[in-house]
Amino acid sequence: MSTDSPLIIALDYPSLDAALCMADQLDPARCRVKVGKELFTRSGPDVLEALHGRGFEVFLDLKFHDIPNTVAGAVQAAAEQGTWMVNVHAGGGRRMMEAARERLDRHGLSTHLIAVTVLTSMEAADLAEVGVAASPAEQVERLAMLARDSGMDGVVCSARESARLRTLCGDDFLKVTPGIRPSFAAVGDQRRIMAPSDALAAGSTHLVVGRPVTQAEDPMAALSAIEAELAGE
Ligand SMILES: O=c1ccn([C@@H]2O[C@H](COP(=O)(O)O)[C@@H](O)[C@H]2O)c(=O)[nH]1
Repeated sequence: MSTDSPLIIALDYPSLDAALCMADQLDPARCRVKVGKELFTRSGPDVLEALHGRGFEVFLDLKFHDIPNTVAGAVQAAAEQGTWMVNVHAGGGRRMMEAARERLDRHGLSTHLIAVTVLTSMEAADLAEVGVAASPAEQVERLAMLARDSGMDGVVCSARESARLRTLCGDDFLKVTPGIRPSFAAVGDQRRIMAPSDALAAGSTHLVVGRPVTQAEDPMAALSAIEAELAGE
């Protein structure tokens, strides 16, 4: 089932059972779901089958980063399992991203292919430690332009960069933004955060929300509060 909702709920759980327990409370008409490294490493492709069987569109967030041939194969494998969206690290460079793009196109796979720019958990000091002198905003801009020129459908960035990327890359270029923090949620390890309604207004096309929903005392109440905020209620 396809949905108009910009919300993607991150199913960051240590077991298939726990993830499906949350998925069974969610409605594929109200959100998409994201499978990340922890859950996929525990459960493998079974989780994709289970979520697809429940009608969800799935973002497989494995952030591939390797030599071009390896990433192209991994992206193809993810797409052939029916995923709605897959991602690579833009830091893998143009040839890596182009190889992934070419592989999907050659096999007629329409899965959205996006690239991670700068993790939302990183701030300027973290970038400096890994040898990047640019600010997060500058580095995101650089990598987003490279991603666009390499055939990506969009990027993962923080909502703080969405407005600038909308100007540079247009509305159709996907801006998938984790680090979403409603006023009631803890910031945790995230650094470049934004509230849901501000993120949407800034031009984010999709909002990734994990712990503010999944770790809430009442996850469905938390989701409803976010939806109400997005609807301007
Ligand atoms: O830059 C990035 C890229 C991916 N993520 C992922 O999004 C969710 C966010 O979860 P929260 O609990 O809402 O913080 C998580 O699965 C990350 O792996 C990201 O946060 N930042």
